[in-house]
Amino acid sequence: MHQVQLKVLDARLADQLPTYATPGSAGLDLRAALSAPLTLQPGQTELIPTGIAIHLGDPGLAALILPRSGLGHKHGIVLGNLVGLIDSDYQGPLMVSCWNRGSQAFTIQPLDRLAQLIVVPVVQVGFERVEEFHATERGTGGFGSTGKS
Ligand SMILES: O=c1ccn([C@H]2C[C@H](O)[C@@H](COP(=O)(O)OP(=O)(O)OP(=O)(O)O)O2)c(=O)[nH]1
Ligand SMILES: [Mg+2]
Repeated sequence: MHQVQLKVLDARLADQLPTYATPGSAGLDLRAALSAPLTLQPGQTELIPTGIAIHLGDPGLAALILPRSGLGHKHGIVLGNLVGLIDSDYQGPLMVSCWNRGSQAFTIQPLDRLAQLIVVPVVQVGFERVEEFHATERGTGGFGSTGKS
């Protein structure tokens, strides 16, 4: 298992660090480091601190912040940026942009689990500029081009 440096920015998180809920989990739940309940009205978006910072420290890694499926599906609580991308050199507080895309107000309680973090491999690329690509079966077809007769 990779080891990733983590700073506790809010002491309440010290004994609630992100963990994998089951041996096969991909996601680590992130909590809302709020000092008081926060009600998001329909359509409202707020930036919520998680009380922690991580430093991946390896350009071959990134972290993604994703919605929790229960909150997103049942309550419309998703991410204002749809997906959060955490760069490997980022050392600041992990923040969650929380968007109530639903039609009911929703209250987030302090330390609620409100999103999840996954760490993924990344390949950084350089660009070799060319005038023509080698031909492929797909070529420039996209956006539903396959399966048409
Ligand atoms: O949901 C998020 C998304 C980003 N970040 C942090 C980590 C990331 O490395 C940094 C920058 O994010 P991004 O590159 O997506 O934002 P930007 O608008 O391009 O800002 P920048 O100019 O700082 O790169 O902000 C978060 O804490 N939460
Ligand atoms: Mg950026």
